[in-house]
Amino acid sequence: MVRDAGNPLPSEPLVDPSSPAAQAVDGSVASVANEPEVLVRIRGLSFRRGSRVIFDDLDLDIRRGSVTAVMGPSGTGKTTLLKLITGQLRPDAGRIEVDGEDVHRLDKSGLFRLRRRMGMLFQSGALLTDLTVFENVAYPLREHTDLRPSLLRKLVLLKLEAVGLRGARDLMPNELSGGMARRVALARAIALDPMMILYDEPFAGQDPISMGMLVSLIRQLNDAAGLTSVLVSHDVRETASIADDLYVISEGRVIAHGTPAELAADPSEEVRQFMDGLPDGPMHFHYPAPDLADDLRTRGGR
Ligand SMILES: Nc1ncnc2c1ncn2[C@@H]1O[C@H](COP(=O)(O)OP(=O)(O)OP(=O)(O)O)[C@@H](O)[C@H]1O
Repeated sequence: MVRDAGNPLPSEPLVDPSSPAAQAVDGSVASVANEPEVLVRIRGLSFRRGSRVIFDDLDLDIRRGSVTAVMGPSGTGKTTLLKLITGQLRPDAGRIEVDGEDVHRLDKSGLFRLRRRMGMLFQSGALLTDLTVFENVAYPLREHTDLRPSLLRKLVLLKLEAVGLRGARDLMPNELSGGMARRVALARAIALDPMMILYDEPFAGQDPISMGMLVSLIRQLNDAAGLTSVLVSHDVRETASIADDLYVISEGRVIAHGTPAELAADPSEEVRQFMDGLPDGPMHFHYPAPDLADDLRTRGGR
């Protein structure tokens, strides 16, 4: 029987006490006390896909230790933003600094080292289907460290305990519910004790109970392990319930930024349309297209 995550946090520390994350929690290391408050600083970011402008001179800060949510209409570039932060995409202009490092000026090994410190839970982050839950979580540790087996086992069990699935270690991915699979992916994402974790639509396709569990898990992991979390989601209510800062982006720019309470009180039409999920308003439903009448008159082509 699989133990459920009523209170998914273990009493033992989630992180290696010598890791930066542990030091940040403890606060005992002088350099940690001097760390700037902003972990991710984005300035003047511009990015196009072909002729389509995705970002146009965008500025955005992610505070160290915060859960920061990036929201906005579908196709507005939220996943793209995560890929730019992790160096999977290169901006056309502007600068992205993560923990003081200019992501797009790093050489290959610098980028590799930085990426190891960023856990990612992308929508497509499927588990390896022919490996058990335990081996899925052990995978990054085996790939990136040469820990002795007894320590590796302890770390994997602590990560699984953190997501309430220590008892499910021997199950195969096809024996898990969707919510459990997502929690295993989360345990895998924190396996290397990242400083930051990026979530792309972590609640997509979840039933309300799994969703509630994931929502509180994201907040608890963030606080217990001294993480910084960046959360891209369409689920306004759930996201607002755990976020410290919310950014709403639309048509290449930040249209609103503040705490959930500030945005809940923001009277601007764009913010209200998004926060209240209204179908009509200043934000566009249509992907940019030529005039419909012109398009229908055109012969041939697509
Ligand atoms: N590989 C790609 N090649 C060309 N265009 C792309 C590619 N990936 C995304 N796009 C385009 O970039 C824009 C932003 O996509 P992105 O996936 O970042 O949006 P999003 O805000 O995350 O959307 P959603 O909320 O629906 O997941 C979209 O117009 C999309 O069509």
